[in-house]
Amino acid sequence: MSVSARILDGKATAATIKQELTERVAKLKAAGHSTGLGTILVGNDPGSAWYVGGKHKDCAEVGIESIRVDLPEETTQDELLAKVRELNENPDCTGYIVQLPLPNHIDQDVILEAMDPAKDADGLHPMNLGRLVANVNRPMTSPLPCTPLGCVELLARHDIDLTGKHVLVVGRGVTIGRPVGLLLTRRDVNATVTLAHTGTTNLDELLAQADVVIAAAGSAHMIKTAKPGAILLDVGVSRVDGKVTGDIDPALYEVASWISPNPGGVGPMTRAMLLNNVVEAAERNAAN
Ligand SMILES: Nc1nc(=O)c2c([nH]1)NC[C@@H]1CN(c3ccc(C(=O)N[C@@H](CCC(=O)O)C(=O)O)cc3)C=[N+]21
Repeated sequence: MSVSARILDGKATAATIKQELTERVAKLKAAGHSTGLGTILVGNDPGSAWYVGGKHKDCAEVGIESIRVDLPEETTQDELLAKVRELNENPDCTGYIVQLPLPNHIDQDVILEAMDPAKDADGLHPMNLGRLVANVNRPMTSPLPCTPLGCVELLARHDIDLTGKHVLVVGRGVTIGRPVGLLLTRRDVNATVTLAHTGTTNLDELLAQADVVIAAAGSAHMIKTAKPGAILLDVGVSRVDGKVTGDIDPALYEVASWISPNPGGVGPMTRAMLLNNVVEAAERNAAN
């Protein structure tokens, strides 16, 4: 008899979080504080345009105003910097994101560093990443990267305790792989973390030992083995024949105890955490 993994339902969890945020936005509004998310999109990538559209739809659902800036592919770095400074100064914009990836002629790091760290809704400004490195123990008072937050929140809301668990992160990208380990090793989560990447030579050995796997490599179905009863988060996104495909081989549904599917797992949680970052920034503004 085969037993199937239980589902870490990101879509349903994100809906609950959005419900909670709706109340917080209404409370801010009643006290005279508006909440607004800005997005900057450069170029015509259909995937990126779809993601940005989704963020504006989410905002409308929870009562957050949104400001959309769409720029042509040929936009120069200086023109983009001017837009970034505009949103830094715009009082209607509580937080904003610059949709990644940017065209090759623009230096992503220069753009991220030009953002006001207090308005960095993605938590990717080096000051905010630095605060995550520096702060092991105290509550965070600065924005954190949305996908790592989404992973931790998805587990917490299914009452999965990571204390003492061995978490294997696969992938070393700046948006997920690198920051998620910093979040998981804070004292309030207390996991033990291994970071694997394309230079790792014993991935299957590590997978056989891991209690939890966060698969964020972006390589379709590359995770083909797991410890029986492991908890698997399928974060990586590839498109195979036009279909969203995760990093985790579907055969592992018969091995794991819990799986976050893709789509329907960490993706919707990422969007909910972006809204959460904007609302928290608005609440911090209101308190000052
Ligand atoms: N500055 C910046 N911030 C980002 O947060 C950011 C970015 N750039 N660039 C691209 C990635 C990708 N990303 C996703 C968000 C939601 C889903 C999502 O909700 N997906 C749905 C549907 C997927 C589908 O059907 O296409 C799901 O997983 O169920 C996926 C991927 C945010 N990113």
